Amino acid sequence: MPHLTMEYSGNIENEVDMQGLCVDVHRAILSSGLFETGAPRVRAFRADAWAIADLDRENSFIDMSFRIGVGRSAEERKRVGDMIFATARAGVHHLLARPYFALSLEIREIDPRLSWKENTMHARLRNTGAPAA
Ligand SMILES: O=C(O)C/C(=C\C=C(/O)C(=O)O)C(=O)O
Repeated sequence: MPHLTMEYSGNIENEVDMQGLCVDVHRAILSSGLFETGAPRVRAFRADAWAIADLDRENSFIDMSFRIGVGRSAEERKRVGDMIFATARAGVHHLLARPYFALSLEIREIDPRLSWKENTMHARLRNTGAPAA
C-alpha cells in the first residue's frame, strides 16, 4: 500500500480541515497515474506534545511521510511528491502566510523482501475501473 501519513501539532487542529486535506492528497496521489485505485491509504495523526524551533507556542507543523513500493523512477517519485506537496500547500496557505509554520514531505521506498500485504479492495476495484470518490 502507498501510505501517506501526516503528523501535525495539535495547535492547528481548528485551523486546518485535516479530513479534507486527506481527501485532497488522496486525489493527488491517484491523479499521478502511478497507483491503483485500491492502493492509497492517507491518514492524519495529531501530536499532543511538541517542541518546535524557538518554542513559541504558536509554532506548528505538518510532516508528511509517503511510503511506496519500489519500481517507480526518480522522476516519477519526484512528480508525485511535487503534486502532493502542492496540494498540501494549497490546503494550508493561510498558515504558510504566517512565520510560525513548517510543512514537510519525505518519500521512502518499501523493501519488498520485508513487506507483507493482503488487500481485498483490488479485486473489487480493478474490474470496475472505479475512479476515486
Ligand atoms: O508495493 C507496495 O507495498 C506499495 C504499493 C502498492 C500496494 C498495494 O496495492 C497493496 O498493498 O495492495 C505501491 O503501489 O507503491
